[in-house]
Amino acid sequence: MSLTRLSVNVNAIAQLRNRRNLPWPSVTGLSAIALEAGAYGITVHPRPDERHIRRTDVFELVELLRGDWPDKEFNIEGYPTEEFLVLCERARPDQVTLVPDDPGQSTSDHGWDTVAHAAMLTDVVTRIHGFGARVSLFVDADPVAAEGAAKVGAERVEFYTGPYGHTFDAAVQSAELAKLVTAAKAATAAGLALNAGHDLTLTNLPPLVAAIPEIAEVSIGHALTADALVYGMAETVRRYRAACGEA
Ligand SMILES: CC(=O)[C@@H](O)[C@H](O)COP(=O)(O)O
Ligand SMILES: NCC(=O)COP(=O)(O)O
Repeated sequence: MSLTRLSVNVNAIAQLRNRRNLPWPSVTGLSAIALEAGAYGITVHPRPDERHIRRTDVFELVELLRGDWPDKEFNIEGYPTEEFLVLCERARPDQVTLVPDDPGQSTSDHGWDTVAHAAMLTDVVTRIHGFGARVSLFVDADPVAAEGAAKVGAERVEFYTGPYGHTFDAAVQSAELAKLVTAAKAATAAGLALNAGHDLTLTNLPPLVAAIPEIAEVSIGHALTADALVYGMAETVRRYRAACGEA
């Protein structure tokens, strides 16, 4: 049985809901189905413009998780503005994943320069630890960035798997996987636990987990939501858990 746990990112469900001033599809309703099907946790990325996850979603998910699923994890991702940190302080997630996104970015597409931002990240990590959450830093497949994450006090890195996940060129995908393996070794040597995410799918997830079995958590949203439109959320979560190698 694999160590790798699945955290379902529900951004895309919120984005579909926001098309109309109506409460469906329900972020908490589909999160509950995912948790019932064995997802280890729920991930959200409340962006400043609330294009998908709203602050209200965050607190409704806190109520669901802490009320009905106390053994499951809540992971909140975002750029550490004061507003974001206050939100996390109030929501008290199990994990905060810091992502170096500008407000206007269409999606996350790079990791932290943990050397250049060491002073700021050290302060933010300390503040997040102050309210009891674990910190994961979103980084590229770069040993230096991973080692820098350990130096600022993070417990984990989340490797940005976009370059691996969104290519359709087998040679490029193989080269990107090799970069992830190298960076994972450096991160593990630095004492970090490993997360991974972005553009992971039922197809590219098994080779990633096979190459880096020590990955503790994958957070998956876009492709998982697309698959849920075909197979339903419960069956989709079961398929992604199997792709993670979970029994
Ligand atoms: C950090 C990351 O890669 C994703 O978790 C992020 O949540 C994607 O954001 P969007 O769902 O807004 O594209
Ligand atoms: N951190 C990655 C995540 O939460 C979801 O990314 P994606 O599967 O929507 O690309």
